[in-house]
Amino acid sequence: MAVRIYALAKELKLDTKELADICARAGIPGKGSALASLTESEVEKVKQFLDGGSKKSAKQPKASGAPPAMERPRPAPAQGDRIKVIVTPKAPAPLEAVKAAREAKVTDTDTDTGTETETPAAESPAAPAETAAAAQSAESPQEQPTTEQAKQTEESQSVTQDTSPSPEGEGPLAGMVRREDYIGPGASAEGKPPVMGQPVKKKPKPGGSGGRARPAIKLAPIPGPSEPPKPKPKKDEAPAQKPDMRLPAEVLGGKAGDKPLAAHLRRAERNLEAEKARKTGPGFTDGDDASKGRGRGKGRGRGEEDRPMLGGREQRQLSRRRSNRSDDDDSGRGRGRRTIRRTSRRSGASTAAPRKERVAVQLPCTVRDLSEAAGIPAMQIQRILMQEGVMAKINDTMDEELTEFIAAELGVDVDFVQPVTLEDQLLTSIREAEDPEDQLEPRPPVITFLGHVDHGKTSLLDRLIGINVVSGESGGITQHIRAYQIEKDGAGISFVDTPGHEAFTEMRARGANVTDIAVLVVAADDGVMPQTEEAISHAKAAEVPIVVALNKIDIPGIDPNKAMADLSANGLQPSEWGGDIEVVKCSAITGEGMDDLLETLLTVADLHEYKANPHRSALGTSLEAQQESGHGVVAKVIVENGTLRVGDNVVCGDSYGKVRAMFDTLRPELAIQEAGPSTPVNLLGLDVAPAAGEHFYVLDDIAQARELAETRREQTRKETLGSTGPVHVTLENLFDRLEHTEEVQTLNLILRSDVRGSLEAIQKEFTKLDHPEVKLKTLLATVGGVTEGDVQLAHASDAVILAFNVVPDEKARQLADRLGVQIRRYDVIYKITDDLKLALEGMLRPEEREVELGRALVQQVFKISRIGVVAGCRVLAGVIERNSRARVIRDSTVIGDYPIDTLRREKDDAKEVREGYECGIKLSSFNDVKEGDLFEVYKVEEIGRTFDE
Ligand SMILES: Nc1nc2c(ncn2[C@@H]2O[C@H](COP(=O)(O)OP(=O)(O)OP(=O)(O)O)[C@@H](O)[C@H]2O)c(=O)[nH]1
Repeated sequence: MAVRIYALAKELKLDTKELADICARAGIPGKGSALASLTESEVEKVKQFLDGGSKKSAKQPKASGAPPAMERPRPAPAQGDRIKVIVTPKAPAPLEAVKAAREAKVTDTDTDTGTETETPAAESPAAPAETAAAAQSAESPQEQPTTEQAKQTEESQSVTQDTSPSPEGEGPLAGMVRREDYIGPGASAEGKPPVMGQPVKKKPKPGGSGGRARPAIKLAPIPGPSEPPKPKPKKDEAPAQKPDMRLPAEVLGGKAGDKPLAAHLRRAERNLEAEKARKTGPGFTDGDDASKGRGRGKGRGRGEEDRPMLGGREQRQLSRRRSNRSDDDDSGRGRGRRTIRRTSRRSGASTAAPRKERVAVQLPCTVRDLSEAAGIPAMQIQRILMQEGVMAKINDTMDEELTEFIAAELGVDVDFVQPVTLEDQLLTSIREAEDPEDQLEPRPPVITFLGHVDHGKTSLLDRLIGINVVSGESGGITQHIRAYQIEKDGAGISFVDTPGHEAFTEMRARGANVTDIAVLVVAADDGVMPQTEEAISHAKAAEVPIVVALNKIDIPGIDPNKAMADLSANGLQPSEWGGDIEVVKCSAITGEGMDDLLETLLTVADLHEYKANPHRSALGTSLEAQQESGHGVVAKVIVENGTLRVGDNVVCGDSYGKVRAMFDTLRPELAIQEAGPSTPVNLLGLDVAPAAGEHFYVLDDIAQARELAETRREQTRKETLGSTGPVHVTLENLFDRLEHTEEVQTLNLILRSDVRGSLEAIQKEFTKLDHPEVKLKTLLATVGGVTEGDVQLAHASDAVILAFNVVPDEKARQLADRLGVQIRRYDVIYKITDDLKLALEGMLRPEEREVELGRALVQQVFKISRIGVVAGCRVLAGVIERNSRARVIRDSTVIGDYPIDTLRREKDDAKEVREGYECGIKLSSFNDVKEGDLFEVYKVEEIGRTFDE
């Protein structure tokens, strides 16, 4: 039965270590541990050794016939026990030892026999003890001796046998480790280098100090129970751990990032973060950061088991990184830094406001305006525009239609607001100011004469005010608005005479707007005529009382009842017929009924108690204006409220100025300093002639008046430019030129007049000549005489100059003669109309003309049962109209020409679809539409022969 060393030491009252030493000396190696077991025979051997240990050598065989004093009966070995063959080699040379190990014969003892086979050292070839132990370990894992134990045995035996003094062993270098110590024969035999970082065991030199009795100082340390036997490394095992040794920085990272160790470091770091990402789930963004290798602050929270197989410096680097990120995460500093970066990126990417679903913008709207209003990057808007073929800069403006389109593309509702203009700032308060009741005073009525041409308006007014204007008018037709104020029985009455010709309808309507009472002049011999009816409608629209002057009752044979019947038919029931319209029978020639007419007008005025506030700044209306030599611009204005004074700063339409002087309209030489409510005056001081009907206001500051006027001019200029279209050569205007070259179908005109009102009247006449197949184009219409500039413009444009009541100056006349430009002079408007009509009719020729409308690109094709093929298009340019035709272009070739059958915008039928919008187009009798087809849409215009056809 086996007995442990410590148990036997206790039994023998020995120290465990001392017993182990005794075992070694007794020839029982490998018993350095207190837990080592001894067989009964070994115990017996130890006891025998102890009995005569001090007297006999341990190597001396025991005499079989003389049992030791303390010898106990040796039990038979149990079955299964192995009996080791102890080989006691002589100290071999290293090379010889290797050879001996290869040739060593290890004999197992058959436990069944219970016999012990012992190979005497003399008979056994010299073999290293460790080789024998290794051979034994394959069969006896329980008690296999380690290499160290074998070395111990060898050493102890060597010490026993070799007692010769060793100068090295006792010299000053005896305890130092030398190269030979760890690349000795034992190591060579195993083919393995010594393991760095582990204690180096000194191998005894051949022929060691065998002469010493207890060379314990030379013994290798006995492996403790905590040290497991070191297994022999195998090929598939993990390599030994690296020593903690200092490595150069370039190996670990930096520029030498491609070094194996650095690469390994990165791989390990990625593995760490990937592992953490896996554990924390997909929403964990830090893992992404780590995978991108953005330096420190990664991979926190891993257990020790997750650490990569890194050693030394690499491990410390990772630890520091994890620690840094740990600090970031724990303290929030890391998040703080990331937040700042994000904030920085956001602030750098866009300064737009948060996105809105509904925005309000002013027109014209720039890309920047819409971007800032909607909180959408301008680049996004520009991208949409680019897709539509518009390369827009951020400050480029968009019209209402395009802005709506972009907003729709962005999913934003847009409202258009009117900008707060300078006019709003300055004039709104003036317009909306209410006059205090105590400042209101009675004012003269403003009475306007309306009616058909030649019915006697001017004659009646002349009769009332006691002058004769009719005889001075060209052709007896009123060309200008007149306004006079007279006194009757201490009360003032203001009269406005409007031109009776129909071309002045618009001016007449303006006259009615400033009118308190309308006098409808009807010639008793003519009755109600077309222009009479028109005057009635304007008077009614102005919601002013109407008094009918039934004129020319002096003409013999007239029937006043017929005229009254006509009036009744037009809604003006005479009072003598039971209605509420006063009809005064009168004659401008004989003066009959004139007092009655005046009395009626004053009575009506009294009934209405017209009042105004003369204590405020003036505001009123410009009736007409003209350029007069020696005076500059003379504007006939009527004050509606307040008092206009010389020196006031006035803005009127796009003109402005300080009131330089005012003159009475009835007596033009009479200057007046101030004009109260309802007073007409001729005003001097405006820079340009204002248009008829423009309102004037008095402002505190002349600079404000100038700025407002200039703003209005700029606006007018833009509107004019916008309406004139392109000026450069296109197919469109080239076609016009060709037309002009062959047979002039567009007649360019330059119009000059003495007053602005005449210009408007003449242009109104032009609209009557406006025929779909004929163009009548006014290049210039302005007040004043014909100049050299006008002639040059006419020469460049093949235009005719129409001079109404004005003449060309001498230089202009000479230049026109030299260039062949025609200047036609007129003093009666209808003469202009007649001449133009004849000229245009002479140009006409029957033909058809195509007018290009727009282009649409087929983006998608829909086949709808019972309807056919509908092309989903986007309008690239111009406009697509429903009643037009389309040329189908495929691969730059016209493959057909078909009428447009249906045109739809979304689900609704559309009359037209403009540029930038999508629409559905179905062509008549053509279903082979394909994506990418281009529709060139046009319409055919037919030119008639005459205006009367
Ligand atoms: N017999 C007669 N003739 C009149 C009377 N009133 C005007 N006339 C004549 O009618 C013609 C036209 O008179 P106007 O006063 O110019 O008529 P009007 O309505 O002002 O005409 P326009 O200025 O063209 O709008 C003139 O020849 C007048 O002499 C009248 O009461 N009796």
